[in-house]
Amino acid sequence: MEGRAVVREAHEARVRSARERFFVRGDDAVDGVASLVLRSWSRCAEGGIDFRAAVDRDPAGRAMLAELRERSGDLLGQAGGIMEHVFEQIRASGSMVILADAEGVILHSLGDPDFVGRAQRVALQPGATWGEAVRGTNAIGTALVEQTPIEVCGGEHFLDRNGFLTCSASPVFDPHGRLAGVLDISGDYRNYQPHTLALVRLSVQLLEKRLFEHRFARDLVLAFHTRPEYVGSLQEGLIAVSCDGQLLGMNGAARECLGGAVGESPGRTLDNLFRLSFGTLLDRAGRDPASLLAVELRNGQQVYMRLKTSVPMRVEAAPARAADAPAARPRSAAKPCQGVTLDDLATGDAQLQLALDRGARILGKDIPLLIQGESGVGKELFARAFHHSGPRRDGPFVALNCAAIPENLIESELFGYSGGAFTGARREGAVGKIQQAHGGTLFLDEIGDMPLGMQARLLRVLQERSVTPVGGSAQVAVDISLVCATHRTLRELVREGSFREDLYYRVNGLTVTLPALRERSDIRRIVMSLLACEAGGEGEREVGISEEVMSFFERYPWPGNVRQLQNVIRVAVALLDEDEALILPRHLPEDLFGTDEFDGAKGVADDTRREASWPAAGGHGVPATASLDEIELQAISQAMRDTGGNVSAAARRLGISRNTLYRKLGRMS
Ligand SMILES: Nc1ncnc2c1ncn2[C@@H]1O[C@H](COP(=O)(O)OP(=O)(O)OP(=O)(O)O)[C@@H](O)[C@H]1O
Repeated sequence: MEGRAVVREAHEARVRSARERFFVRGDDAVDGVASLVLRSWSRCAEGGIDFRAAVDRDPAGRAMLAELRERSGDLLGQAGGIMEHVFEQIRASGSMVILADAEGVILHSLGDPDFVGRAQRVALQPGATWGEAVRGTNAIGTALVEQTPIEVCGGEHFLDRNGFLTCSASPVFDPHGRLAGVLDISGDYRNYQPHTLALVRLSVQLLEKRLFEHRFARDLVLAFHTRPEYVGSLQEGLIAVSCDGQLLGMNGAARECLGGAVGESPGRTLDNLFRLSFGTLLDRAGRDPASLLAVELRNGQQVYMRLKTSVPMRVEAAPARAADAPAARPRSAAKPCQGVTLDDLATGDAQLQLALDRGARILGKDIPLLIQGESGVGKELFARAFHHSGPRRDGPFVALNCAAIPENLIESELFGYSGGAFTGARREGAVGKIQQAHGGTLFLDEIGDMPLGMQARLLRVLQERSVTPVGGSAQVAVDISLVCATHRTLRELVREGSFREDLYYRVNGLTVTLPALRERSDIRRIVMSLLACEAGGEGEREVGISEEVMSFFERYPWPGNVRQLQNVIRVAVALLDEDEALILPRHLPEDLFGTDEFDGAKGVADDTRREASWPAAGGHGVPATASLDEIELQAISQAMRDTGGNVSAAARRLGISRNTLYRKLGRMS
């Protein structure tokens, strides 16, 4: 501790003497401060900044700040969690974590209350500009000018009044190599920590990686490094390419490794960078996605590479062959991943196709979409696909499940709140979901569960297209596309008085109803698509499914719909031994269908296709001569029809356990 004080004093003395020579004697070739700092002092002096200046420009007004935040929406969206994490590391050290935009305007900050008060006296707060031309040498502004990480301690700040600060900042570049902003940690100079700049640099690397992954979530991403152990680390180079090999973007590490000669100008392809064709790369990566490929750069240097993609690299049952590069190309339809589109969801069912076609017709039109369907049918996936298919695809998709959060939190979640709006509120306030969705899509799941009071406020937002955060007075304009979902019938809720009629007409510009899985005719294709996803995580193992299991899947009533089927497949894949590649009845979860029962059912598996709706077993009551089995069949069919295929409810009605009912259903099919 003492040693650190000695070092600080020596630094202070050096800087004091350098200031004296620079500011008082006008000597511009002083030693004692880093050349970056001296360069900045010279710029500031030439720009006419007075180092004794005491007056701060006013921070940007609220509306202005909201607009700037909106412009840096991606940056803020990705930085929020990282800043909170960094703040946790430095909590109680009398510091602040600050995010500023590319002009040096502070967009967001998190700080220790003790220090925040002092920082505000020098306008180190959201809305204030810390560009070098305004506030002289400081870490935020100078990091932006020099485009490099920098530490500015005590008297190295150009303005006398900022001499109590120590600040470490690093510029943040977007996935196209453009300056997006700057991350900074500022604190009291007396608490200077030599590791702070390293923490800032690491955080910025993580932030840039997140920005990159977010921007190219739907594309192919190549991760590489000259050293194999660095692939997968924060230092890895990342290149995004389209499905036909065009360069879309690269991160700083990739740029550095590839040298200045390469850019992602239109028409540039991977072949311009590496000594291997895009097709060969896909083929090799498709054959062995888990391992690293040794690839040569055009300059002959060797790098190690892995293809990272959210879309699977292989066709479900067909082995990828070396000579057949197109077979290894990613199939966008296979995985219900982030970038899924309406076209990807078309797997052949007529009722679903109707919903997809209707949804596609209103893309880009200002018409709210209401998605109806049982739980687990894929309403949220449909909403995401709708978002990714339309002109807002590059904007945010923000989801809120109205049934999953406590009623008293819905308001602040949706509308946000201003600083100190209520007990427990964060000092700096929070941006609500509606504002977060600006420029993109707001998905309100289980809208039928929204409390009436909230419905009135939501209606106002939809009518006025602006939102007022809780505790705030300023309105913030919002431009959102609204998609709502419900497993209940909203019209009935209106009739019961629990859903506002005016809001009902606002949210259901177009209603689409997604079919329950038991009603769908494309179960085979869904199974194969889910299998490709689930087995994809298991390395490059080719996993198939036995006909016995498949035909059972086709007849099973799936009360939990696609979600249940997905879980069953996930469990089955997990239960496969290492040398097994075929899902058999014994891999199915026991509660779904025990092996004995399955054997009982398979006699009818091949020739009896279960009808979409439950048969009325004759439809005229139980015949006088009915056997016990027929009576049972009649009772079960009736219960299943009455409960819309809900096994739990039907079991309750019949007075038997769910497992017993599943067993009996299996025998019946
Ligand atoms: N066509 C599909 N292909 C692959 N997976 C699907 C498909 N449809 C749905 N899923 C998967 O099934 C699960 C349930 O889907 P989702 O959450 O969209 O349903 P939901 O109707 O919104 O459910 P809830 O009403 O309970 O919120 C998700 O994991 C989703 O990825």
